[in-house]
This record gives sequence, structure tokens and C-alpha cells, in this order.
Amino acid sequence: MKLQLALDRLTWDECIDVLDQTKNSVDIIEVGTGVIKEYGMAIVREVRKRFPSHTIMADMKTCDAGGHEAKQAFGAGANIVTVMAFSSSMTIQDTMNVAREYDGRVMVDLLEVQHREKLNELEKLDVALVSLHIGKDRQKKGAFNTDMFQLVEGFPFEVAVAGGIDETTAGQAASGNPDIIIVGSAITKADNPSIAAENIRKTIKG
Ligand SMILES: O=C(CO)[C@H](O)[C@H](O)COP(=O)(O)O
Repeated sequence: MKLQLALDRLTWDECIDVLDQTKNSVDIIEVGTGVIKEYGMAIVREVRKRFPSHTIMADMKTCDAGGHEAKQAFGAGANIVTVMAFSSSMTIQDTMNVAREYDGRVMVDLLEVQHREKLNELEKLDVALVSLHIGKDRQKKGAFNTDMFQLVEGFPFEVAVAGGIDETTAGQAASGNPDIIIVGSAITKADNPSIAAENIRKTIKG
């Protein structure tokens, strides 16, 4: 089980600072959507340069022009890009085709997906990795909970989980045995991000 640190709602310097403090505890660095909107691919390139041995996910949240956006992110040094599950199947396929060219991966974000029919469609497209995700706004009504695993039960996908997971709920999230646990604010906004990341790492890896 891998720990992915999501960098959201941070300045460029804050991103680098929190990574310097947490790099030994996290497996995957996520350059968050808002950070990408603020700084573009330049920050993906900077993170790649400073953290050459980490896996980097660019949370592009692509919903159209999949091939073009995937080229931008992989070209800047990302290993994984995200595409939204509600996108056209052609967008998802174009994103996956570019990922193959770069030896990269695609995570399909299941934000707001409620029905397993969508998962059937994704399986037919040969999607390998999905994320069960409670978005920032929806977190006002509750963070990630283990009921969400039902959506992907029985499918062959690798699964990431995200959405308000913190030190107290990481163990619960880990109980569903996902492949990746994504944590953002609970680390980046902690008084001591280094300790928070290490505590979560220990909780999910034992
Ligand atoms: O994709 C995201 C927001 O859209 C975040 O990566 C994800 O929600 C994790 O962050 P947090 O732990 O702060 O919810």
C-alpha cells in the first residue's frame, strides 16, 4: 500500500517546503489540480528535478483533449496523470494511448460516480487504476468512508482512495486494502507535516 501526498492550495515555495519535510515518508507526490492551474507544468518540472526518484502524479483532472493534456504532464516529468471518469471514452482512450508512449499510467478519478455501470465501461476500456474520491466541496458532508469500496468490489482495478483522510481515519481507509492512500490537507496543513506523514505511513504500512 502506497502513501500519496496531495499538494493542493499551496504556493510554489510551500509545495517544495512540505516535500522537503515529508519526502522520506511518501511514495507518490501528487501535484494538485489547483497548483497546476496556478503554476502550470513548470511546477511539475520543478518537482521532478528536485525529487528525481519519486513517482509523481499530475492531477490534471482531464475531461477533454486527453492526448494533449497527457503529453503536457508526462513531458514535464509526471509518471501518472488523472482523467475524469465522466469524460468521453475517447478522452480516456487518448489519455491511455499517450501514457503508453511515455511508459506512464492513468488514474481514472471516480469523483461523483455512483453506479457500477461506469466501472463496467472502464473495465472494457482496459483501465487499470481508479480513485475513489470525495471532493473537497463534498467533504463538508463527510470524508472518505469504507462503504465506498463497494463501488469497485469484484473489479480488477488497482484502487486509490482520497478525500479528507487524516491520521485518525487512515487506518479505516487502509482496512479496505486499497493500493494507494491519498492524503492532502491532513499533512500539508499539519503543524508538523513531517510527523503527520510519518504517522500516517506507519498506520497504513504497519
Ligand atoms: O484531488 C484532490 C482534491 O480534488 C485531493 O488530492 C484529495 O482530495 C486529497 O486531498 P485531501 O486529503 O485534502 O482531501
